[in-house]
Amino acid sequence: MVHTVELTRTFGRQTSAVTALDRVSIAFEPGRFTSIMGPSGSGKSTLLHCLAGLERPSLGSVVVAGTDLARLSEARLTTLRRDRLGFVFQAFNLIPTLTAEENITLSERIGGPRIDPEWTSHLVQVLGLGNRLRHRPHELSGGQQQRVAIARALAHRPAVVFADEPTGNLDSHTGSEVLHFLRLAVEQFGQTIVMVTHDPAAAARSHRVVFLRDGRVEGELRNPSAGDILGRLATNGSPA
Ligand SMILES: Nc1ncnc2c1ncn2[C@@H]1O[C@H](COP(=O)(O)OP(=O)(O)OP(=O)(O)O)[C@@H](O)[C@H]1O
Repeated sequence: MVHTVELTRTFGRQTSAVTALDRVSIAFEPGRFTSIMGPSGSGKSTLLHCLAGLERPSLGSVVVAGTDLARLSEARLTTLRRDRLGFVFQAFNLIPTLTAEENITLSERIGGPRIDPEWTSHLVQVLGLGNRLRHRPHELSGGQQQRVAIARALAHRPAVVFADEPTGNLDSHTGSEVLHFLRLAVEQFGQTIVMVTHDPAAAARSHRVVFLRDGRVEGELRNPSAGDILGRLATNGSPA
């Protein structure tokens, strides 16, 4: 579904060059929830941005749903992001002038494929947003806004959802609820999710945790507890 081959991303030139990702080859399994962790500056955001076609590799490749992103023009990349990918951000990133319902169907509104109304009704019901659909983002709590963002990310049945610190702006109870829904999307709808997080409790909700250090994959844990993750971070470097 999503994999990289010798993915390398450098910033700057010559003496001031920084290698944010250093020959990373990794596959993200379909229908699985994977977290990416690692110290500050280890390359997590750069990896997520390369996987999502927001950043171009310097060397190597990123393949999403059978397409090598490096071969796509900017216009085709934008279309692929709209039609095949879903995003959940720390800052929710809802459009403030649109209602929750309009935000959920955003990809269709900006020219993407038709969204199945039965599917969105189901999502709205599962996410408990039924009586919030006519509200604008500023009329919603943080948790409600993130649930709208999750519905928006799932509405067009993307090949993969990328989540960037999705609980970073939420208290632990609300954050836990949001993680519950992400996990549910994987368990019930077979969604593939890749999430960057600093939070061991959040990463423990995923099937697999991949650890980065200095732009390289340093190891991984399968179905770890938060304690396993903390232990790993304590041995190999503090969480950022
Ligand atoms: N646009 C850029 N220009 C120059 N250097 C950059 C740029 N983006 C990232 N870097 C550098 O690449 C390295 C990896 O950064 P990245 O943001 O991917 O790390 P991260 O693990 O996400 O860090 P954090 O947890 O602090 O968000 C860092 O050394 C960073 O300074």
